[in-house]
Amino acid sequence: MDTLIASLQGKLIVSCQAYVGEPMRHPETMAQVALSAERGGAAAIRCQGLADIAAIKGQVEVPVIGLWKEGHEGVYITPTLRHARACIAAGSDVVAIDATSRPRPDGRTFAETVEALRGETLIMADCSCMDDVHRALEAGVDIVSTTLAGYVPGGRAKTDGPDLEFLREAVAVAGDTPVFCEGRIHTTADARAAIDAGAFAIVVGTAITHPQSITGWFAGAIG
Ligand SMILES: CC(=O)N[C@H](C=O)[C@@H](O)[C@H](O)[C@H](O)COP(=O)(O)O
Repeated sequence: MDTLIASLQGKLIVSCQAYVGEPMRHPETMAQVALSAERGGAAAIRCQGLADIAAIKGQVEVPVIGLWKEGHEGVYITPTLRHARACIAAGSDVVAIDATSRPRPDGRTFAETVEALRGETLIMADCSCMDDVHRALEAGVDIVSTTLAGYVPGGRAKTDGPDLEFLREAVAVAGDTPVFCEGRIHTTADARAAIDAGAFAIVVGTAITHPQSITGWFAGAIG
């Protein structure tokens, strides 16, 4: 296993993302958030967009998992080979890519995209279901992640917290390939449960770095 990935075993990765139109959507802001997460103990940062990747890479010492989201439907997480290479050029140590079988804008399959990138970067496969996990393992990715569970129409139901059942199933087939748990880890108990269910590492975004959502949770609890 790559030493960078080995360094993440049992650790917390923090996803620092602000969405289109949000007040915090600025690379400098995201770099400040990422640096705060690093000081709090994040072993790596996951982030979106070329400007954010570059700004964060310039601030933190820990590895950066980069992705480039384009669009909202179909394959939007690093949808093409060009997007992946741009993430590498921006400074990503690992590139996260949608591992579903849905059509991609450049016509390449997931496996063809992974093959083209071999030797250029480490690849994290964002999976939505077990078919994706099998596809990712066959393609020879470096990391499998539960990122897209609950977000693909007609796919797995969206669980309230992390999809631990999916995580367990993925861990059971992944062999030596690390499986990250990502998506809806909202509490420290969720984090512990994901590690106990076999996650190699966990990725937490919203609950740490998205104050708009967190404020909404609190406001909703008393409103
Ligand atoms: C589905 C999708 O597009 N997920 C994105 C992937 O990068 C992000 O919007 C999430 O914030 C990230 O996966 C972390 O998850 P959570 O914010 O639930 O801790």
